[in-house]
Amino acid sequence: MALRRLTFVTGNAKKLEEFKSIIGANHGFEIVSQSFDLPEFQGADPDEISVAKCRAAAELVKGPVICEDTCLCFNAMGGLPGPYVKWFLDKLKPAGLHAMLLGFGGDYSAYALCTFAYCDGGTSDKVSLFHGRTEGTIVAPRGDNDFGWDPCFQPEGFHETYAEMSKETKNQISHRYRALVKLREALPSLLLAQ
Ligand SMILES: O=P(O)(O)OP(=O)(O)OP(=O)(O)OC[C@H]1O[C@@H](n2cnc3c(O)ncnc32)[C@H](O)[C@@H]1O
Ligand SMILES: [Mg+2]
Repeated sequence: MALRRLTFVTGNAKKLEEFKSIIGANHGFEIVSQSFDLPEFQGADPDEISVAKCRAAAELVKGPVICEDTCLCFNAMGGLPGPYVKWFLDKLKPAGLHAMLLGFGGDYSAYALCTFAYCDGGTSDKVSLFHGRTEGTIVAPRGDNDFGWDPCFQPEGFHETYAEMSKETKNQISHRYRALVKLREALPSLLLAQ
């Protein structure tokens, strides 16, 4: 019997790399990826952004699709930059993200939030969401600068930043891991419901 096909749409090669290594091989589906820069939707609510992003991905693929949106939220700033971290990172780099919190009374606590979204790409535009959240602290950058804000995020319970720890360790505790295990669990029923 042919495996059901599911397309992960992302323009971010590092996300894709982590996705592949977390989801592994024994999920029972044919998961392909499509590299495409989906629009960076705006809004106060990360869920609304994820729903809009997934509908855009489904429109593109016209079949079962998943996408993912990642926020980095500073508690002292009411959750900002949140879904807008991409642009802050682009201009300020990890050192600038850390410096942004200098005037906030010493509260460097933050959380990374990953939202996976699934849509069957058929007649229904229903989108299912799966969240993963990892608490941590924003620190002066340490470690390799090869994935986003990893050098300035130190997860709770660790002395290393995401960038300093091994990929294996990050992929066992990350926001992405926590969201993806929930999606992986739900996939059989989501795809059967088509
Ligand atoms: O095509 P998509 O999947 O949207 O990829 P993107 O790079 O645009 O990603 P987002 O819209 O979710 O923006 C999140 C920003 O946070 C960065 N990012 C995402 N996951 C990360 C992680 O695990 N560690 C460090 N940076 C991360 C990413 O590089 C972006 O700058
Ligand atoms: Mg994006």
